[in-house]
Amino acid sequence: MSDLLITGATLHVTHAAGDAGEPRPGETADVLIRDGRIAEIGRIADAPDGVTCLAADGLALLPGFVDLHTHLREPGREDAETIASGSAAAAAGGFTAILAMANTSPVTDTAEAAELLLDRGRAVGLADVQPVGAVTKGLAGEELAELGLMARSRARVRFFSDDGRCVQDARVMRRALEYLKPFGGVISQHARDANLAGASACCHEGEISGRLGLPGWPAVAESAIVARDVQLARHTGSRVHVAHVSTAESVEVIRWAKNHGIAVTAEVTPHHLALGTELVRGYDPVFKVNPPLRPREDQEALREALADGTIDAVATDHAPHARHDKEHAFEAAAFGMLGLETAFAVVHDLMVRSGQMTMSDLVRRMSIDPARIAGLTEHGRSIAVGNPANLVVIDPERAVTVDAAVSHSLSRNNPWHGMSFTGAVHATILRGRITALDGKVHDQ
Ligand SMILES: NC(=O)N[C@@H](CC(=O)O)C(=O)O
Ligand SMILES: [Zn+2]
Ligand SMILES: [Zn+2]
Repeated sequence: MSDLLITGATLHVTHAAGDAGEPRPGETADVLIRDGRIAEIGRIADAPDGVTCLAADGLALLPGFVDLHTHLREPGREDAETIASGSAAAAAGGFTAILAMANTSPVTDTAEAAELLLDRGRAVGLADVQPVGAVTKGLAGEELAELGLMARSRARVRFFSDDGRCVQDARVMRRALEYLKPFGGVISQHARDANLAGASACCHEGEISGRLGLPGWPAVAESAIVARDVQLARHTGSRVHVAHVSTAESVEVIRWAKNHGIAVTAEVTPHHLALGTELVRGYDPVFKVNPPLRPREDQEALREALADGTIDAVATDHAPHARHDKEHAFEAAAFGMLGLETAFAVVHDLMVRSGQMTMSDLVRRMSIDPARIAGLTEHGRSIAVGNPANLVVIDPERAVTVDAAVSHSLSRNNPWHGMSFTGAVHATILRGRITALDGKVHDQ
């Protein structure tokens, strides 16, 4: 752990639960970090001996981002992404913690698998890699995975998901929710009714899918599962999280559930906020993703729900795929797109610069609330003396044009190629150590 002095930054902090005495949002100050924690905030004239200095005049200092939904492909598909390459992409994107989904090979469905992932993430050291535990063995949807053993393991798994697959069987979902309740666990559901949207369903069911002759994925295949799951959350008194919400109908169900005091939380991806179903007209598989890109009315409902807090968090669903899996005819290509390195720029431009959200809202949706949902107590904390120095420095005025060729990911399925955004990550700080500076990653 190193000592670091950040000078002249504008602090954007909202009140994270349990933190007192933090500066008001928008205050400019210097921040001294010692032994991985914030030691002093104020006017600090000179850097003490041996302390690295990071000039941040005109820049914003925020708690580091937390991604509830990252696919690292290790173990099993290290040609598409490794823990090291995915952690580097996370650091470059301003993330200090990522939740690594369980759909690897083998699946993260045992305590050993979760601990292995945790240890490898620590050895890389570019972001805290928190393993997500599978809900069912092998993601097969039948037998429960080692939920209790994973929860009690060194990995302290609290966030469980069969993502890539939906837990179809309501009885299995109910039992998993009951089992996790004493641990304060939560299930992140990939909401897709397999009878309404099967494996071949590859774009939003509507006018465009009809014209292109592609098998459609109707909105109701998502909202029907969300409706079922909020009822199961109510019945069990346990917690459900809705992964990658993509439709206005799902938003309505979540809003209703929250109004009824049901323990449901939800995330939305930058691509579902910003990209519409019309992009699939060119049959470019880079725009093929689960759930599919939706029409404008859905995008608008998602933005509104993120702004008003019905949707708690932005999550990337960073889903790297090797060229030989992605570059096929649309129907045959793999589902998924990259997201870690572009998430902040997209959300900042689309939601903050447009005036729909404040920077403090962005901090809540990209750091404080995802950390709270995942139970990560060292992340998403306000910028206050004594707190862990997991931070990100943002240049809100810098314009960036995305180039798919430039990435720390091993994959290139980047749907944002050629698009321009205002807002960039300047530096990422994990326990006082700079992990990324202007897109360059700093190994330990
Ligand atoms: N989002 C995707 O299209 N793909 C994800 C799985 C998932 O999130 O459903 C993947 O693992 O590739
Ligand atoms: Zn999914
Ligand atoms: Zn996913």
